[in-house]
Amino acid sequence: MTSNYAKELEIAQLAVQRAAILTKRVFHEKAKGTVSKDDKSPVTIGDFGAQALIISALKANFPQDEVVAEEEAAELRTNSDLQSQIWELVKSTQLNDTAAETLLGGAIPSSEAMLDVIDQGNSKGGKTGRIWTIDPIDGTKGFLRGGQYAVCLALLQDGDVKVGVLGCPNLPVDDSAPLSADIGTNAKDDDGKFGVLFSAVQAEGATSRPLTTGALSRDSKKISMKPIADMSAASFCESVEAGHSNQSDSAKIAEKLGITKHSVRMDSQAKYGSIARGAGDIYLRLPTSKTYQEKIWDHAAGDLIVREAGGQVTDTLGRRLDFSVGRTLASNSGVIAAPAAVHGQVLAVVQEVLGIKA
Ligand SMILES: Nc1ncnc2c1ncn2[C@@H]1O[C@H](COP(=O)(O)O)[C@@H](OP(=O)(O)O)[C@H]1O
Ligand SMILES: [Mg+2]
Ligand SMILES: [Mg+2]
Ligand SMILES: [Mg+2]
Repeated sequence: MTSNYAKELEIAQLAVQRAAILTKRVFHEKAKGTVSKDDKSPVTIGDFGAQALIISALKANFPQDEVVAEEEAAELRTNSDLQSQIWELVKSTQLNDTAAETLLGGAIPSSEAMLDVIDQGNSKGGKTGRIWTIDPIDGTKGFLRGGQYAVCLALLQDGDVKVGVLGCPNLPVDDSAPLSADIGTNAKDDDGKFGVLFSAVQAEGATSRPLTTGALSRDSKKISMKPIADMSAASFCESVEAGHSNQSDSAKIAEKLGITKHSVRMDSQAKYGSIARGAGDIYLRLPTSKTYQEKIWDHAAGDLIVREAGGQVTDTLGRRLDFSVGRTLASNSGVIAAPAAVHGQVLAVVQEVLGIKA
């Protein structure tokens, strides 16, 4: 079968792989160049550097496409120390495969050009045309804690996710490795057992392969969700952060569903990848406030990867995630990702506990 998005997929995977090299360098350093954003959330030199490298690769290959990316360069324009730390990282990060590096368009010419590249991620999003969405480090809090994080990239066409790629440097390569909340800390031994690249193309299925530092690994496998025959043997996969997902509501939902196992708490879209390959079961993200709007870059790649692996993804009102209304999921509230066969059952209990009339 020839893929409808073969070139987009190859570039996206290589761009994520290159950005992951940069984030891993920062992950292993004590000083991560952390600054606090206006909303008090953290961002590091790894986030800025990874965003610059990914946008540069996209613009070299698809110059007409728009980009919605999480970070902006405003603070770097006035903080020359931070800017030069990022530039040192960006100019010295390449794939160790010349052909692959050439495909990504080579190096960014200067530190100033790097700032402009970062700011090319400022599209407003919307319902028409080709729009890439980037989360250069998803789970920055996990990244700082030494836990899970993901480099996330997706292509939207007319609001629909067509290609999704997640690089998860601290997840085990082995699709059948059991989920554990502390896998991030084990991942420091760089012996090839950690680092996975999840991908999906709409209507073409989802795959995983080892995350490498050069050309794409040929060792790509189809992934699929694990069927849930018995709810009492299942468990939820949820955010580590109590401020990102309501943990007391999820405990009530688990009880009503007959789930007795503790939730696996994991940062980032590594949750979507983990349930897509059957290492976890159900991803719940329950609103903690009426005003917070989920960001499209936090969900686009994971939404497609889970659906292509046999899952269903909706919000707590049972609506599919709508990536066509701008930079946020303004039309949605929370996320429920589960194997398609049990999604309706989980949704019904979520609605009962949250008092949502179906
Ligand atoms: N109040 C809130 N509710 C839900 N998500 C939030 C939130 N505040 C921040 N986030 C998002 O939660 C993401 C991390 O998800 P998780 O909690 O599943 O690890 C963050 O991504 P970044 O780390 O890229 O900023 C951020 O966008
Ligand atoms: Mg952030
Ligand atoms: Mg994020
Ligand atoms: Mg981020």
